[in-house]
Amino acid sequence: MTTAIAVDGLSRHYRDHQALTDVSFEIGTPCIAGLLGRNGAGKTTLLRILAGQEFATSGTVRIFGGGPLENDAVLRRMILVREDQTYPDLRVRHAISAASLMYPNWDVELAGALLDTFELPMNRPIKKLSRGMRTALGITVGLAARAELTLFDEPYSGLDAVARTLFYDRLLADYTEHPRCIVLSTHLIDEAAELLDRVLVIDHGRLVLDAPTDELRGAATTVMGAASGVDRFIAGRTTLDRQSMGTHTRAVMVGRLDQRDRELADHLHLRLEDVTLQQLAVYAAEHPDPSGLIPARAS
Ligand SMILES: Nc1ncnc2c1ncn2[C@@H]1O[C@H](COP(=O)(O)OP(=O)(O)OP(=O)(O)O)[C@@H](O)[C@H]1O
Repeated sequence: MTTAIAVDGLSRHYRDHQALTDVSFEIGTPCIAGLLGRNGAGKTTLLRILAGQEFATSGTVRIFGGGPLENDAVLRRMILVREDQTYPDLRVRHAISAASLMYPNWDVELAGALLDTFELPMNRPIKKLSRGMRTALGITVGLAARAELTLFDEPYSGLDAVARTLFYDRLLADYTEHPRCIVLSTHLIDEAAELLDRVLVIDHGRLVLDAPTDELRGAATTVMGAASGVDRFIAGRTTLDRQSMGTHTRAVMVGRLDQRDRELADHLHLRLEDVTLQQLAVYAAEHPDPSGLIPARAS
């Protein structure tokens, strides 16, 4: 697998704020990676540095082996689509034709199909598009550019559920035909979970979780039932959370379950539920390095 992104010891300090601290990871291609984190966690800062639009205070970034800053050879191979993308005073068709000239792998047919799918009016000034339509234009450009590295910074704002589903479907269909490296920063992790090969969670500027999605499925379980049964079941295990209401207890434990665990749960009349990726991302932020049981920094 070729390395698309290699980040080592990356930090970004603003005058009064440390936005990123010692972030290191590598992403190979092809891959669809999810970049998750709360508001202000540092996702946009990271994506902008990857795209050569911002300086790092320290550390290194390599995109396909080269530094992205003012490096045309690297920048031609990538696109960053931002939620707050500003467009000059253009109509939709102008933005599309400008993008078609800018990106060497531009797919005219895909662009046309996406414009139809999202019902984007070619002649309308971009400033007069609704918020969701502007987002759809960003998605259209981002997908049709078919850049070897595609960075989407929260490409959802203003999109309704139908349009988001269309986005996931089109992204997956195009990725299947043209595998490449796509990084999606998102808050809607469970919605995008099926797409993601890899999950990276940033919290307060630090990478707190980095793992293949498959490894995270079933990595933690919610156990529910009578307090005595739950406590017996989770004894000796790492727990991320435990809450009781009356005699009912709900605990979240780390570690995969085997057949014997399931039989014991049955015997104790406990209900088991896999922790979703969204919940896992929250726990990872609250419990940095929970005994290494939630994998951090997979390569
Ligand atoms: N130019 C800047 N000057 C000072 N602080 C900045 C600057 N840019 C970003 N920050 C701060 O760095 C932190 C990370 O911001 P960033 O936009 O990367 O977060 P984010 O994870 O993308 O957040 P959101 O999900 O809300 O978009 C925030 O506290 C933000 O206020």
